[in-house]
Amino acid sequence: ALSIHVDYMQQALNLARKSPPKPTNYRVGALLVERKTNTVLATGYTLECEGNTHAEQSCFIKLAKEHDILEEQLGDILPKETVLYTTVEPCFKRLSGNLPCVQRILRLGKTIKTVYVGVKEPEKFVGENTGRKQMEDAGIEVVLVEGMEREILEVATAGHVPES
Ligand SMILES: Nc1nc(=O)c(N)c(NC[C@H](O)[C@H](O)[C@H](O)COP(=O)(O)O)[nH]1
Ligand SMILES: [Zn+2]
Repeated sequence: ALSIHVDYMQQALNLARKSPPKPTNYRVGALLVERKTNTVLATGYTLECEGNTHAEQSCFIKLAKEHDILEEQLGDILPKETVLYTTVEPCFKRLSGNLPCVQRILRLGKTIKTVYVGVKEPEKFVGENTGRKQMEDAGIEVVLVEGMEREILEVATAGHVPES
C-alpha cells in the first residue's frame, strides 16, 4: 500500500527534478513536515537557494527567511514533532567544504525527530556516509523509505558523466 512516506518521498523526488544537473553533486529534493498535522513547513531542492546549496539546506534557508531569523535559530521555532524527507541521505562531508547538512540538522536540537531518506549516499564523492550514525547517536531516527531507489539515483546523477 502506498504509505504516507512514499507520498512525501515522491513529492521530494519531484522537487529534485527541478535541480540543475551538475557533475559534482547530486540532484536532491527535501521537505520539512510537521508530523502531527502533516503540514509541509518547507520544500527545497539542490541549488534552489543561491550559492552551492543542498536540498535540505534550501529548506532551512527558506524557512529561516520566512521567520526572519538565522538558519541556526530554526530550532527555536520548529514544531517539536518535525520530520525531514530527503531523497538522498543528508551529507556528512562536502567536497566544497561547506557545512554538511547533518551538522545543520544536529544544531536544531531536538526538533527534527525523524529523517526519512530515499537512498543512502553513493560513495562517489566522499566515501561512506557516516551521517546516519551521527544522527542516531543524537536520538534522531533515520528511516529508509524503500522502493524508489532506482528513480531517485537516476535523477540524482543526471548531471554526471556516464562511467566509462
Ligand atoms: N543529501 C544531499 N543533498 C544535496 O542536495 C546534495 N547535493 C548532496 N550531495 C552530496 C555530495 O557528497 C556533495 O554534493 C559533494 O560532496 C560536493 O559537495 P558540494 O555539494 O559541492 O558542497 N547530498
Ligand atoms: Zn547536504
